[in-house]
Amino acid sequence: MMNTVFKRTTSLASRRILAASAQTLLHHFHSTATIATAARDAETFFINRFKPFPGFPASAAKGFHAKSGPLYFRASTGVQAEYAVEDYVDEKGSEALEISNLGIAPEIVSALKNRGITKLFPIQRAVLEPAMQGRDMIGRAKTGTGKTLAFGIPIMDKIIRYNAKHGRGRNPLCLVLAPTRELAKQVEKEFHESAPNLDTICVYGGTPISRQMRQLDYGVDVAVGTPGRIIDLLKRGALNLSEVQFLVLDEADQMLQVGFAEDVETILERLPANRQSMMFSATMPNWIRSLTQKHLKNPLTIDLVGENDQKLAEGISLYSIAADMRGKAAILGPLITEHAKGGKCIVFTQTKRDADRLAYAMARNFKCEALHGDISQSQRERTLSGFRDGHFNILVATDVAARGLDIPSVDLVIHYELPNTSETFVHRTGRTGRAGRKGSAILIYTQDQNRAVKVIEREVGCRFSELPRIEVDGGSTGMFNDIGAGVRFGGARDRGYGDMGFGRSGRQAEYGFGRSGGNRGPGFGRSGSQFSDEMGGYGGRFGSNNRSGNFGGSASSRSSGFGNFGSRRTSGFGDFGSGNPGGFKDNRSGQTAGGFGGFGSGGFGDKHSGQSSASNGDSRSSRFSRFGVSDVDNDQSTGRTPF
Ligand SMILES: Nc1ncnc2c1ncn2[C@@H]1O[C@H](COP(=O)(O)OP(=O)(O)OP(=O)(O)O)[C@@H](O)[C@H]1O
Repeated sequence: MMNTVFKRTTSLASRRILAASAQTLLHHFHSTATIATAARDAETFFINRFKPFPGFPASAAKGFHAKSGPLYFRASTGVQAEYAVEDYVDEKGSEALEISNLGIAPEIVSALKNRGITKLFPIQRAVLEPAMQGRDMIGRAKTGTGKTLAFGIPIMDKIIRYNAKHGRGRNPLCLVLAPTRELAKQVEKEFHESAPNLDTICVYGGTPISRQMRQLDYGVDVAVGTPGRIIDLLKRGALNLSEVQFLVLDEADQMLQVGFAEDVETILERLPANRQSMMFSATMPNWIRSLTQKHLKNPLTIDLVGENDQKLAEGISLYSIAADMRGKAAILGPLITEHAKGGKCIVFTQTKRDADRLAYAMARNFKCEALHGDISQSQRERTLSGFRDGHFNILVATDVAARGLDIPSVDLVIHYELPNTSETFVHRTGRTGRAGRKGSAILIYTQDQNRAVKVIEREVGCRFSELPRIEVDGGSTGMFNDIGAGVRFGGARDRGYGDMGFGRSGRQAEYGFGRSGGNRGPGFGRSGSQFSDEMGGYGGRFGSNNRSGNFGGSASSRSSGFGNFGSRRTSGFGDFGSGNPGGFKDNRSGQTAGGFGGFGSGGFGDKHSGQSSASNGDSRSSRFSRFGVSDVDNDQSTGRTPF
């Protein structure tokens, strides 16, 4: 595998030394092929920066290459790579990054300029040339550093040139796959706004397929979508992928995870073998490397993150705070008031229920909405645009919002529950501090999650500043007194629902939530189906205890009792502490649903069976448990979503 890794140097002096040596080597190699071997060891390569890539007009290429030159990168066999935007700009001056100097199609240059984008970000600059050369690649750069345009600009440029030469066709030339509807929409918007003359379409579930079919019929250049709807359209013969020249897997590590991978492969089988494929993410766990071999030809790896360095975007301040299970909800208010300072805040929960409950409760004191996969698509869209536009400033979301979403001015991210994996931590946290902005993230953890916090620190290369504990006992700390900390569920605190509050991350067994079937009587146990999808793999090391083993069990036992209470905001928390043991109804289904037994019982759900399967059992899951359910958007299936 061709493997190019860029390294940030630690000081100006060392950068210069490295630049000089890189230049010498590049000089040595520049008359050879596009990529030249630069070391004895098999996997050390340099990009030859002096060879114009096909498709660029000679004059543009000249301008481009005259100004590019070595980029103060050092290639190496395997290591760290990152540089800050400022380093790059300082070293090179801004000229080499001026989009108008790079020979990019004028309509893209002017559209970007209208959006205030005149200079490339480092990942964009690093990707541009090899992408224009037609290289397959794996790109890793930190969250919010512009990966979308990194693959977008060369693809749009090439399509514009292709259309100019061959005329417009009907079938898409580019396919971008994304894991969530929101992200797919965002990517398509980025394409559309950067090349308004190209025909783009975004296909995803929860919206009428007929409209998408009609639009496809008119002809599109770029199709962006989630796997489920794409497969649906393929099956209906409405989408023809035989002319695709460019494939992108955005959030590639998620797209290649268990569950998603099957759908992705189904789609890839329909693409021409002769295509350019690119995979991007802020996280690329090791398991992905072998997997990419299957889908990429001689790929170039452009890694601006590196293994040993901090994997979060610069500008994000990290905090942690210890809390009791039952006090967690109560400290949210003070944390938000103190750290979001009236700006936007995203609170991440593990389950849709928690998202609903917290949003419901917080709405008493804050402008707040929930976002998760059980909310109708139209409401999801309204919620997100309301948040973007500042109609409310607190979004309580499951991990459906963890990846990719680019919402300006999110000042604070709160991990109300520990994420499943360090990768998820990186993505959630990356909703703030985007495009060079500052932001804060706070991780709330319970005593028994101490170790997990350390694991995150180690794996993400970060360090939390511990915030002083906020005492909630006695109901003095705020708006959640009546839930969480202050709640007494029928007085049954020593067992059953008592200590629950909102907390659901820890130790269900201790709290007496039945998890293995409907045999605990009303109001308890219902493991398996309903939550296997939404929880999908909450078996990770970051979950507290006893999570990594066999979850699930009887998939269908829905005992009566606490149903999906609160899962839509109509449910009302008032009832929550009433001691009424029976039958909080699921307002959506009209059934008395599962109860707390499902909490945390997700396991590694199998999307086909709809059950929590016994174990992950897939090497791709690496050391972490992962979301085991793929069809975030598989409209052909049950419409279940993991988040
Ligand atoms: N060259 C640029 N100059 C200014 N702003 C830019 C530039 N490139 C991208 N941006 C903006 O930066 C923001 C982040 O970009 P983008 O969403 O592509 O990041 P990302 O790396 O894909 O993040 P994530 O890993 O979270 O998906 C967007 O608002 C985008 O419009």
